[in-house]
Amino acid sequence: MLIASAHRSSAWCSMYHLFKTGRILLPDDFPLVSESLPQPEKPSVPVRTAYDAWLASRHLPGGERLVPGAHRRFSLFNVKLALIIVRTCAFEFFSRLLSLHPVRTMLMMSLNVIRSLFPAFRGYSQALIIDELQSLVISGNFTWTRLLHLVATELVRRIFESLLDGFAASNETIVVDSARFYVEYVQMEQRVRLDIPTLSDPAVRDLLQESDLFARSFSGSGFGLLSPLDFIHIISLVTEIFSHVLLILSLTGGATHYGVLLLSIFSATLPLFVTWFGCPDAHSETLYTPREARAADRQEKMRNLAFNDAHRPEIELFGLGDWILKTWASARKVVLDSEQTQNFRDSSFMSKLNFSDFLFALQNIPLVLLLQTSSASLGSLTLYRSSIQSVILASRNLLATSRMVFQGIFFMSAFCAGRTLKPRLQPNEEDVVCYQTSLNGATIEARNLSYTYPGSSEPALKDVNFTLQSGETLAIVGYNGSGKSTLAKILLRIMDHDLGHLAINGVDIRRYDPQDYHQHLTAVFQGFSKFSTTVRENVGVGRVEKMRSRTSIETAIHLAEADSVVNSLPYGIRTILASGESMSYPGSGPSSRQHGLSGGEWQRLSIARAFMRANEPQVDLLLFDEPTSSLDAHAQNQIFDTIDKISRSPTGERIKSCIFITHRLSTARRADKVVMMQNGTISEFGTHDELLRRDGAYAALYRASV
Ligand SMILES: Nc1ncnc2c1ncn2[C@@H]1O[C@H](COP(=O)(O)OP(=O)(O)OP(=O)(O)O)[C@@H](O)[C@H]1O
Repeated sequence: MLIASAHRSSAWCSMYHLFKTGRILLPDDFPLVSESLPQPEKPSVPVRTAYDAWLASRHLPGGERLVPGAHRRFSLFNVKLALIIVRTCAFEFFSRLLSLHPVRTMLMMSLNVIRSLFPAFRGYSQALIIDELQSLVISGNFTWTRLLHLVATELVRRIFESLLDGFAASNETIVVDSARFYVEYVQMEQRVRLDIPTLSDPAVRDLLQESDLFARSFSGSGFGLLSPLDFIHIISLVTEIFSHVLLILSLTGGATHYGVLLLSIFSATLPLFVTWFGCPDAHSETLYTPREARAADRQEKMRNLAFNDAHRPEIELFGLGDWILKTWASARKVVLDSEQTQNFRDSSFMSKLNFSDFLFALQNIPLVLLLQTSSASLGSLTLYRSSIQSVILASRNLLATSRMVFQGIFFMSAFCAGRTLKPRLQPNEEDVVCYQTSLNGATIEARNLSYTYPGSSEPALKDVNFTLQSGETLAIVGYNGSGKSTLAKILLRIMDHDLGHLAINGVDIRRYDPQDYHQHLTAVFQGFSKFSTTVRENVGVGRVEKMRSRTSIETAIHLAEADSVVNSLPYGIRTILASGESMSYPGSGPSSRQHGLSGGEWQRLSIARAFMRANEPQVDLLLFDEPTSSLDAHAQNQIFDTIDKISRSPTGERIKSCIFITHRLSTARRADKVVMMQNGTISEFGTHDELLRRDGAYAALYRASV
């Protein structure tokens, strides 16, 4: 989350503190544990963890934060943060990777180092051949056999090199693939483990986005980062440079021309200094300002609108074409302008200046000096020239790799920090209570429940009080936006109330492990998911263990009165459905094989999904948010009859509690109790008849609806 302006000065104090002391004082705006949810921000904390360092690296002057994926500047401040990350997470991460394939990984590293010596050997061997030839020709002893012998030796060396290269490449593929699987697995695990309150935190979203970038770098997806395994390439490049420098030393040292040596090293490293000092901003090309980032985001949204068929009807009906085009164009211009500015910066005078000719000439000076020595030979001169070129090339690569690795370190910190994120709804281990199924359905006791959505000024729920006894049915009714669905999500433990107390079966709901709690209830959401997959999977996700059981799927479909829908589909439960997002129009490609459904038909499948587990004995709460809003009156009555049947034992005794939210007040009559919600609070509570007699808001709504 962006720091509030009142907090900005403290953020800058923090950075200054780090410069002075090696520690940074930070706003603690990221509660990682559930009990620390909306806490007042602490003024400062030291940077200790990878997360702290990641957060600190995103600070911009003025209290803003870098957009996810933006490159960090190479500064003393960031170098210190990078060192903290290396200490707190890089070692652990790499030792985890090493443990996947210890022998192969060590082999990969060793082979990389050995292969980095090859260019020096190659140069040396070629120099030998040239010298040999030179001496043969000068002495007049030239024979083709001798030449063939030399060429054959070189050929054998090259065959050995390529065999080793082939083996190294296949070994590296195995190591990289295992590492990629591990990283992608952890990344998926992060996503499925975290709950809605955690995922809706903007800081967590940014963190996960950078963590994804890190994971993708293993697949070599081109966003300017090397794979973290390319860290190893730094060692290879250093070895390569070292081996060439040794060769140059051996060529120049014997000649006692230290001037030659110095000139050589100077001419080889000059390009690096030019790049480093001459173009200080060359590595900050993706440093978007928040305005540019917003434009990039808007540009993508408009592109999606234009390309997604699901929006086509409304785009046409409301004539959105021009608006989409204009908005896209203005956003695109901002993005292109920013790229242009960057390109201009990159092509500044210093970086444009072509030094290669100058350097080429410069390297001729030591060559001429070398020529004056007694040890000069054609081979040694060739070797000198190729070694100098190799040093320049490898040094450039080293610089580029180091910069990428530097960025990679910050993305790695996001990956490591993501692993330590604790889902906010998860209670501490010592507080966890195992859910005990109630024989006659769940009891609910809500006392002064309040909830405000992050970023909202008005609470969505205020002082909500009600009780539900075992086996009772409760109807929640009210005007749009009165807080019904919000209350449902809190009862389902999808969200956490801010204030008040909520007990299920006499135990504080916060003490249940959400995974355990969810085993004991079933629900239909108002905005239920429509998956672009088969009917079987659309229904089966209600109880994954029974997804392969045709009987279970068909029973649930039958209970939801959806048999006729499914029977009319070309492949029955194997028919692939088109959800809104992938909705296509006739002849629009491969998705035309998918089958569309009407709103009511989809709703029946969502009810079938809930019925997959409703019959299970451990389920003692059924919650339906507008389950029949798209159904005709006949189907609606049948569904409510089924719900009633499911919530009773074969002897007719109530064994499951049931809550349903409805705008159709004729169905509210079926409930034992009715809750009337207005402006986020319960304005009336009682039986249907009691509320009618009271002649208040419920009675007025009822009369209006029937
Ligand atoms: N994700 C959200 N972020 C911010 N505010 C929200 C969010 N979802 C809902 N609200 C607000 O919370 C209030 C209650 O919304 P809720 O969805 O609970 O109402 P509802 O009674 O279920 O409405 P409806 O009958 O239209 O389904 C509304 O004022 C709504 O604008």
